[in-house]
This record gives sequence, C-alpha cells and structure tokens, in this order.
Amino acid sequence: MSLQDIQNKTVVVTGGATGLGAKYAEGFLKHGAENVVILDIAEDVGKATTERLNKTYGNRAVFIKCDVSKEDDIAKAFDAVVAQFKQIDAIVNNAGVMVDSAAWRLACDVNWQGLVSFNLKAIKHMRKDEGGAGGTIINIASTGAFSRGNALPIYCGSKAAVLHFSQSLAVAPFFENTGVRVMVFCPGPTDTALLHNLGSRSYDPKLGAALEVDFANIVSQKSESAAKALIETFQTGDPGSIWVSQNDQPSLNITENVSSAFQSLEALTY
Ligand SMILES: NC(=O)C1=CN([C@@H]2O[C@H](COP(=O)(O)OP(=O)(O)OC[C@H]3O[C@@H](n4cnc5c(N)ncnc54)[C@H](O)[C@@H]3O)[C@@H](O)[C@H]2O)C=CC1
Ligand SMILES: CCCCCC(=O)/C=C/[C@H]1C=CC(=O)[C@@H]1CCCCCCC(=O)O
Repeated sequence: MSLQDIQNKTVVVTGGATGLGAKYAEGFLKHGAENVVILDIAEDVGKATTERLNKTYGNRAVFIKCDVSKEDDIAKAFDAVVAQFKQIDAIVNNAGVMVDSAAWRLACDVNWQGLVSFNLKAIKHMRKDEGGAGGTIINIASTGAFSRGNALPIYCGSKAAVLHFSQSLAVAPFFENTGVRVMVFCPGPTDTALLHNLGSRSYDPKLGAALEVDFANIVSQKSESAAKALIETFQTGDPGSIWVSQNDQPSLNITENVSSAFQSLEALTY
C-alpha cells in the first residue's frame, strides 16, 4: 500500500479521552490531520484532553460525549460528526474495558457490540459503491485475542471477536468494492489505567490474584510507543492487515501468521 497521508483527514477516535486513545488522537494531530474527533463516555476528562490538544496543535480537536455501549449514543454521535465535518476519513475503534467480573456484559457491549455498530455506520458512510469517498477503519483488538488467558476469558473473547469480525469483513472483494480499508491493531501490555488493579478484573478472584502476580513480571510498553505504531499501521497497512504493538517495537505485521492459522482450521471444515 502506498503511504497513506494523514494531512487534511478527519479522524474519529472512540475512547480517546484518556489512555491509548488520547495518544492516538495526538498522533493524528501531530501528523497533520485536519480534524480529530474524540468520542468518550468520560466527558470532563475528554473536554480537558481536547482543550490540551487544541492548545498544542491549533483548534483541530473536538470532543463529543458518547457511551459506546449504547446504540442511541453511537447513532447520535456518528450523525453529529457527519453533520459537522461531512466526511469521515478514518475511525479508530479503541474504546474498551476489562471487566470480566460482575460488569462483564459491559465488556461485551463496549468492546464488541459498540465496535460492530461503529463499523457498520462507517462502512455505510465511506463506501465508494454507494457514493462515499472510501476510508480507513482500525479496530483495536489485543494480544489477548490470541492469548488463551484463563483469568480474562470474556475480555479475551471480545478481542478475538474483534479480530475475526474484522478479518471476515475484509475478505476480498470488500476493499475493491467499497474502498474501505479495515485493519486490526493488537496492542500488548501497555502502561495505562486499563492495567491497574488487574486482580479485581477476573470473574474468578483466585485467577485474578494469579494474573496480578503474573503481571508483576511483565514490562508494559509506553503508550507513546503504541501510538507511534498505530500511525505506522495507518500509513502503511494493507486492507485486511493485522498488526501487533508490543515491547516498544515498531508495528509488527502478523497478517500471514493469522491467515495461515485460520487456513489450517478452515481446511478441517470444508
Ligand atoms: N493497555 C493495554 O495493555 C492494552 C489495551 N488494549 C485495548 O486498547 C484500548 C484502549 O485501552 P487503554 O487506553 O489501555 O484503556 P483505558 O482504560 O486507559 O482507556 C479506555 C478509554 O475508553 C473509554 N471508555 C470506556 N468505556 C467507554 C464507553 N462505554 N463509551 C465510550 N468510551 C468508553 C474510557 O473513558 C477511556 O478514555 C482498549 O480497547 C483496550 O482493550 C489492548 C491491549 C493492551
Ligand atoms: C502471562 C499473563 C500476562 C498477563 C498480564 C498481561 O500481560 C495482560 C495484558 C493484557 C492487558 C490488556 C490486554 O489486552 C492484554 C492482553 C491480555 C493477555 C491475556 C490475559 C492473560 C490472562 O487472562 O491470564
């Protein structure tokens, strides 16, 4: 894929108020995006992040409150972005929670169903075969999508769903027909609030305690490294490609690894 330009693009980042999403938003502004729209449930911190980014990069960031676990919120937010900016060139579906404990349905609503809803709205908006201008969708999964972690099966399952949904969606001739480039970005452990209090996140307190012990030996990467890798993915990624960001390394293309794994499984079925 030729280097995809970020200049003059309108980019939406869900969950962009804090953590990795805020770093992604900043990365797009740093690379010349004309507009960055931060959607997040956290209104106060979202407005503060937007204000900070506007002071640094000129008034090119806006905040719209949106709870991605709620379809009404998603629809209103998406329509508001289109009404204000007319064309969305890229969306990073980043909002996510790790709550395998009592609030596990929230994880399914945010990490999976909300992401699907944004994908379907973005495709309808972007697809060239229905009057759109094409565009890019980056779905944020996780290394947990292919790590069979026993402490976080709901979280890891939601991320595996994101991975498989995205690669199923992107099967040719999707890009040829629509001009919509769908990619998957899988961070590994990264230093954000998501990884705080890991012991309380599991459905099973004993497994949660073990996870916290395991994690004590893991060196998380810096969120800035993941943001740099995401921008690399946007600029160079092919339609349907799958990427990993871990250990402060450049974005790693694992498309062939995933594809061959699924090909060996598909060979068993038909
Ligand atoms: N930090 C890590 O080690 C890794 C993170 N990821 C994924 O990256 C994404 C971002 O994670 P982090 O920045 O680390 O987490 P974080 O917890 O620091 O930030 C998550 C952001 O999503 C927002 N959010 C949560 N629920 C929402 C909702 N219902 N509606 C709208 N926004 C909502 C939060 O307000 C927050 O701004 C998540 O999808 C996560 O699963 C994947 C692999 C590793
Ligand atoms: C050897 C287990 C290490 C677990 C600690 C860790 O690295 C967690 C990382 C997760 C944080 C957000 C993510 O998406 C990462 C992927 C989850 C990895 C699998 C979960 C491990 C488990 O459930 O036991």
